[in-house]
This record gives sequence, C-alpha cells and structure tokens, in this order.
Amino acid sequence: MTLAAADPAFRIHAALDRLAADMPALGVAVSGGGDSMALMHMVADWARGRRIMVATVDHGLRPESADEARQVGRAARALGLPYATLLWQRGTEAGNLMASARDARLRLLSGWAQRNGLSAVLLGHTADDQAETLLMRLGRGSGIDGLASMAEWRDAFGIRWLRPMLGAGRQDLRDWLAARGIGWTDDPSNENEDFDRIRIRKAIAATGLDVAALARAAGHIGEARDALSHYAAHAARDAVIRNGSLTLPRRPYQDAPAEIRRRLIVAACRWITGADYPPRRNTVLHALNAIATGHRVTLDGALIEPAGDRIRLFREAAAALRAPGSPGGTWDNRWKISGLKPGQHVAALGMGEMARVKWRLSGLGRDEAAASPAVWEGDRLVAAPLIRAAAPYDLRPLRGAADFHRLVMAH
Ligand SMILES: Nc1ncnc2c1ncn2[C@@H]1O[C@H](COP(=O)(O)OP(=O)(O)OP(=O)(O)O)[C@@H](O)[C@H]1O
Repeated sequence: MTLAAADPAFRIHAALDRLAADMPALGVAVSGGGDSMALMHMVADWARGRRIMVATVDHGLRPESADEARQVGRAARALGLPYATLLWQRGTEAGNLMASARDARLRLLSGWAQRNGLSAVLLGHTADDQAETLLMRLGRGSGIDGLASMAEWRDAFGIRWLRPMLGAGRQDLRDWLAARGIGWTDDPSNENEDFDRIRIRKAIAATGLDVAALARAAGHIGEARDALSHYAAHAARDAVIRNGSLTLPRRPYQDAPAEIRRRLIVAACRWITGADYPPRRNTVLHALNAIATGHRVTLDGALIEPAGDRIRLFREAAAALRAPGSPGGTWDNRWKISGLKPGQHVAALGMGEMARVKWRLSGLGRDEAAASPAVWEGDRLVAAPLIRAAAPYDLRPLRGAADFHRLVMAH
C-alpha cells in the first residue's frame, strides 16, 4: 500500500498548501457525496486559523435533497464550520437538465463566495472524475482545452475554483471516511447508465484501466495547454487594436503552430463580436484555410482580410446592419455611445450613406466604415462619430487590448 493510499489526507493537504496557502478565507462545496465529505473533513484538519465556510446547493430535483443538505449542515457544524444551503429556484430553462443544474450550482456558489468574502471555493473532483472526463471528451473529439485537467481557474466574478483532490482516488477516499466512521450519501444517479459518465465509469472498472495514469495524462495535457496559452499570449502582443478592429502581422502568424493560429483567430473573432461562445469548429477550419490561401472570409460576424504583410479583422457590415438600433448606451455589443438626443438612435452607417461622410479620409476600409456606428434621426443620418469626431457624441469601444489577451489565454 502506498503512503497516499494509506492516508490520502497527506496528498490533499499538500495540494491545499500548493493551491491555497496564501488564502485566508475559503469555501468548500459539499454535495454530501463521499468525495466532498472527505474534502470537508480534510480541509477542517488543514485549516489552522483560516476562515472556512461550507455550502450545499439543494437543486430540489429529488425528494431527499433537503434532508441530505441538513445532514451536511450537521456534519459541518460538528467540525465548527459555518454552513449554508443554497436553493436553486428553477426557471423555465430548456435543454439538458443536468447541464442547467450544474451552471446554476456554480452561479449560486460563486454568489455565496462573493457575499462572504471568500477568495476561493474548493471542489471535490477526484482522479476518477478526471479519468472519466478525459475518456468522455476523447470520445467527443474535444481539443486540447477540453482534455486538459484544471486544478484551478478563475470565473468572471473573480472567484477562484480549486480542485485539491485530483490526485486522490474515489475508493481511497471512501475507505478513509469509513475508517473514521464518517457517513456520506450516494446519489442514485451514480448508477444511471443513461449518463455517458456512468457508462464510462463502469467500463473503467470492468477493464481495470489505470485511473491514476489517465488522471496524470490529463495533468500533462493541462501543462501543455498552459504552455500553449503563453505562446498564444506572446503572439497576441503583436496585434494592433484600433477603432474596434484588430490587425495581426502576417509573418509571425504564419510561422506559429496551427493551434496558436486557431487561438488567435478565434479570440480575435470573439473580441470583435463580443460573442459568448467560440465559433463552430468547422467554420473556424474554413476560415483558417481561407487565410492561409490569402482569401477574405467571414467568421461568425467578423470579416477577416489577409492583405500584404497584415491580416485585418473587423466587424462584418451585414452583421452590424442586423444589430438592433440603440437609443444610446451600448450598440452591437461593441460600442458604448453617449450624447444622443431624444428621438435619435445608433445603427450601422451602411453602404448607402458612405459617400456623404468621406470615409476614405478616416483610414477605415470600405466594409469597416459601413459597419461603423452612426447616429440617426429616423432614417436621416446625423453623425458618424468613428469617421469624424462629432461632439456631443462620445464613442468608446467595449473591449480593449487586455480583453483580447484574456480571450487568447482562455482558448
Ligand atoms: N449539490 C451540490 N452542492 C455543493 N457542491 C456540489 C454539489 N454537487 C457537486 N458539488 C461539488 O462539485 C464537485 C464535483 O461534483 P460533480 O462531479 O457531481 O459535479 P459537476 O460540477 O457536475 O462536475 P463536472 O465538472 O465533472 O461536470 C463535488 O465534489 C462538490 O465539491
């Protein structure tokens, strides 16, 4: 028996030292299952003066869920840890129930962490979860980002999520709990073979696959992904950002590995359009091929134009024309505009009016100018502030260079 198997707490405490040593206040997300119950007890042993809080999300999907949450509450209080149950008020979300429950869980936990001044929330994913995720995603053809294991990341609200148990096995943790007489609840959906994860879990058990080796592979992929992110961020420094458009020097782009080219283009496209999701894989491949052969191409509402020693990316005029007009504030998820009078609205300049605003003098290309914001009164053009500064209209891009770098790192 290895030392870690004899007492997985050593390994978890070491991971906590690595991930959270400098954090004075931490949350633990506990479902009541074996993994997160073990996590809660191990964190309580490790905490030494840190403020630790515990929360369960009650999804209300099973009649026992409220009772299970109360049991977690009792166990937390017995360890001297403040506890909260967070209730999911289900809306009318369509689609996959498990995926909505998971999104809601992370949202509720993140809000709880913010309200309580916690710098991070600990999750109980184990090496087994990691191995299952790797096999599931391999089956779906995910790229390196999907296959990589993540022991820590930060969400949009600045909350860090930490997974200190990726080095521990599910059975070892249950043995650890049993040896201490600590109970846990088994979610019946863990036996439901309708879920890919459960089928893969059973296949791993039946074939005797080495879970720890699979989890380590996911860890190595994670390291490779981080190295790629840094390469991409380095390449992104060459980007020139102006007037809501982006220019990449062609040479370093062409010399970069395919994965970096993909990241730069996907990040640039999302930076231009403000889309929440990356474009679909086959449309990205099509765009990358077009760029490689020197052709103009559109990608999810962005126009990409290889020209001479540069690649220019900007908003596609047709997409900007489809964006709803705005009475001021934000428009087309790209610009923030103020100074409009009542009865005026912002919409794309379009091709029709371009002759009147001398767009050539602005240094903008034809399509770029057509996609630029203009102030209208009914269908009368009042001003085109990007082309000629026009007080009192004040125009600011919603995203800057830092946002582009963030997107490049995220893909
Ligand atoms: N209802 C819940 N309340 C609080 N924390 C939970 C809850 N469900 C899951 N967690 C936390 O998330 C961890 C992982 O659980 P599980 O694998 O079920 O979640 P998931 O978010 O669906 O994971 P994945 O990222 O693998 O999809 C748990 O160990 C626990 O820390």
